[in-house]
Amino acid sequence: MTEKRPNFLMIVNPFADAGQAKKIWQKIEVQLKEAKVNYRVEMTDHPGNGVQLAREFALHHKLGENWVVVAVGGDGTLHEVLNGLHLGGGDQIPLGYLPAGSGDDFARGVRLPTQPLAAVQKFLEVQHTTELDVGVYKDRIDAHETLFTNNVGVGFDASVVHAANAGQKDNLKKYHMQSNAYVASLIKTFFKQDAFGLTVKTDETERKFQHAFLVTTTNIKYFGGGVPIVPLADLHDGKLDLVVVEKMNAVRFVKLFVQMLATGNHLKSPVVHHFQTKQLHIETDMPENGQVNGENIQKQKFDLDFWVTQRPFWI
Ligand SMILES: Nc1ncnc2c1ncn2[C@@H]1O[C@H](COP(=O)(O)OP(=O)(O)OP(=O)(O)O)[C@@H](O)[C@H]1O
Repeated sequence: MTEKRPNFLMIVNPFADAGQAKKIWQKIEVQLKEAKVNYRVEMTDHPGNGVQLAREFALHHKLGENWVVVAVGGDGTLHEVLNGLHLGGGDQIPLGYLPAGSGDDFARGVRLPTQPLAAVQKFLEVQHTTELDVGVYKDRIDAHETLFTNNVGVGFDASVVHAANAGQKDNLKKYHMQSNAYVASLIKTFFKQDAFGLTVKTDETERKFQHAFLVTTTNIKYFGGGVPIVPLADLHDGKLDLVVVEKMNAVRFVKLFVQMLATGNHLKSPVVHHFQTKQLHIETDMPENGQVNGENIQKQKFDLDFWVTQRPFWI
């Protein structure tokens, strides 16, 4: 990227963090103006609008025009903007991110401050693009291709996301990890989520699981708003990490969860299977809930191919 500071298109989701993002954006704007940043703003006005706005922009801006598209919101907003750029042929347009959501796993994963104003300070110091890994999955059933910065979950974590997003719709408030509502939802979902059959094919191996429970393919260390599922996940290694957790009793599950939060040693447990691979295929034997970057994927029988690509980021 040139040494001249680029122009920025800010795609802001005012609804992120249960509506707090609107106020956060007003504060961010003060800092951008003080720093004399050239930017233009588009506010999303409905779910999915981030895809449309980014796609539209990419269709009309070719490489070399010195623009960066910045997602302002949570992991869901980042996901929409990433895929909108992709759909508009803008995979080489640098993607920036200002965290203003509730979970902010990507920000944690790339060590951006999750405190929005500190994140703007860091943003203003960026001078060049950085290539980072981005995951891609393609559905063998409908041939649809989706990019992801964070993770794709099938089974338990996806069911937790579905419950949290339903809660957000009802109360305009997403569960936070520390909240009683989150813990209550986790317990309820644990008992509702049955084991399922799963086939996994990586670069090196093929495995069948009769009692899969949580199946997460991740590009970064965190999922679920700061839970370190793969402590050593690396955004530069050209690989994805897959974690398969088998169904276990509730006491053992709580112990495993605590272990995951406290030590990261959960990957050594005999009921946890960790794969690192450039390419991956997963197939479930029955319909399951899915999630990508904390957004619902409709319950379905999954038959997915995964691989990794790289794209420029402005972070
Ligand atoms: N104007 C809008 N009104 C309602 N929903 C919107 C609007 N714009 C975007 N959305 C939706 O808001 C949802 C949540 O956004 P996002 O994930 O960015 O925030 P979050 O859930 O608070 O953060 P995180 O995913 O980091 O926990 C997304 O599904 C997005 O489609």
